[in-house]
Amino acid sequence: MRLLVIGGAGYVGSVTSAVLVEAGHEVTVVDDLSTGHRDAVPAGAAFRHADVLDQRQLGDVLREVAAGGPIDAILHFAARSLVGESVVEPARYFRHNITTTANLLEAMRDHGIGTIVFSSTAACYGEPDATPITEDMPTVPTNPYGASKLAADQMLTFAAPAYGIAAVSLRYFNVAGAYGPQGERHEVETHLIPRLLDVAAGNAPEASVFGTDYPTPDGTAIRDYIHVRDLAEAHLLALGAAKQGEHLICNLGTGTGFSVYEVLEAVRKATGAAVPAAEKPRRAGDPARLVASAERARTVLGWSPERTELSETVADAWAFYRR
Ligand SMILES: NC(=O)c1ccc[n+]([C@@H]2O[C@H](COP(=O)([O-])OP(=O)(O)OC[C@H]3O[C@@H](n4cnc5c(N)ncnc54)[C@H](O)[C@@H]3O)[C@@H](O)[C@H]2O)c1
Ligand SMILES: O=c1ccn([C@@H]2O[C@H](COP(=O)(O)OP(=O)(O)O[C@H]3O[C@H](CO)[C@H](O)[C@H](O)[C@H]3O)[C@@H](O)[C@H]2O)c(=O)[nH]1
Repeated sequence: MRLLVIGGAGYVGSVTSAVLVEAGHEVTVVDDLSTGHRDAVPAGAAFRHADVLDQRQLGDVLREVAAGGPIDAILHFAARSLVGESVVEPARYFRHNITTTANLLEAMRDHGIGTIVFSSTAACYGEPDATPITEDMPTVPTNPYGASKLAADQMLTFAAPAYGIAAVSLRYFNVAGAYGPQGERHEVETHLIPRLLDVAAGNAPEASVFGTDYPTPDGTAIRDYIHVRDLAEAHLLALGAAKQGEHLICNLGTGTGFSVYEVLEAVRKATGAAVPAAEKPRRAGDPARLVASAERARTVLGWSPERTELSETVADAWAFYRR
C-alpha cells in the first residue's frame, strides 16, 4: 500500500513506520518536527516537512505525493499529548487534536483516500469503575487531552459513513519499550519508564512516585504497559480490517497491570542502578487503575501482544536509551 504517516517522526509513529516499511509498504512520513525528530524516520521512508494544522501545507503535500500514484491510507499519530499541559492549555489541545483530524478527513474526502487509522487513547475512558476496560464502557475523560481525543474519535464515527471512508481508532494504553533505533525521545518527558531511566543513567537525581495511597495492593497506580512493537503490528492489521463506511474502535493493551513500584523494581533490575525514588502526592487527574481488555482487537484484528514481560519491555527501552 502507499501510505501517509502523519506524525511518523515521533515515538509511536517512527516505530510503526519502520514496521510498515519492513512489511513492504511505501511510506511517506509527514511531520512538522514539533515533538518528533528527523533522524527517527526510518531510512526506507520518504519525508515531507509540513504542519497538518495548515490546510494549504497539507494540500500541497497530498498533491505532491499523489502525483506518484494514489494514496491508499493515512495513519494519524500527530497530536499534542501531554496530559498535564492540556489541563493548563485546554483550547490549544482541543484546537490541535480536533483540527488536525478534521483537516485530514476533509483532505481524504477531497483526494479519494479510503482508509484512516487514528491514534486514540485510554484517556478517553477517564476513571473507569471496573477493569479490564472494554470499548463499550462509558467515556468520561478527566482531562482536556482525553476529551480532545474522544472528540476526534466521535468525528471519525460520523465521517466514516458521510465520506464513505474506512476508519479505525486504536486506543493505546501505556506505550513503552523501543524497536532498535526507534524509541521514546520526548524533550518534555512525563512518562514513567523514560523518567526512571533518566535517574538510572544519572541524568536526574531522584525519581518521583506520584501517589502511594491509591486503593491498589501497594498503594501506587496501576497501568497496562504495551510494547511499542506490538502496537505497531496492530496498525498493520487495522489497515487490513478497516471497512468502508464504518468506524472500528479497539483497545490495545496486554490485559495485565503493573504498579509504579513494580515498574521501579523492573527498572532497577534492568539497569543495575539503585534509582532512588521519593514519594510524592498524587498527580492531578491520574486514575488508580487502567488495564485494557484487548478482546476486540484479538477477535476483530486477529492481534495479540507478544512482548508481555515487563522486564523485556524495560530492557528494550534501556537499550534504546543507551544508544
Ligand atoms: N505514547 C503513549 O503512551 C500514548 C498513549 C496513548 C495514545 N498516544 C497517542 O499516540 C500518538 C503518538 O504519540 P507519541 O508518544 O508517539 O507522540 P510524539 O509526540 O512522539 O509524536 C507525535 C508526532 O507528531 C508530530 N506532529 C505534531 N503535530 C503535528 C502537526 N500539526 N503536523 C505535523 N506533525 C505533527 C510531532 O512532531 C511528532 O513527531 C499521539 O496521537 C498520542 O496522543 C500515545
Ligand atoms: O515520574 C513519574 C511519572 C509517572 N508516574 C506515575 O506512573 C503512572 C503512569 O504515568 P505516565 O505518565 O507514564 O502515563 P499515564 O498513565 O499518565 O498515561 C496517560 O497519558 C498518556 C499520554 O501521555 C496516554 O494517553 C495514556 O493513554 C494515558 O493513560 C501514573 O500513575 C503516574 O502518576 C510516577 O509515579 N512518576
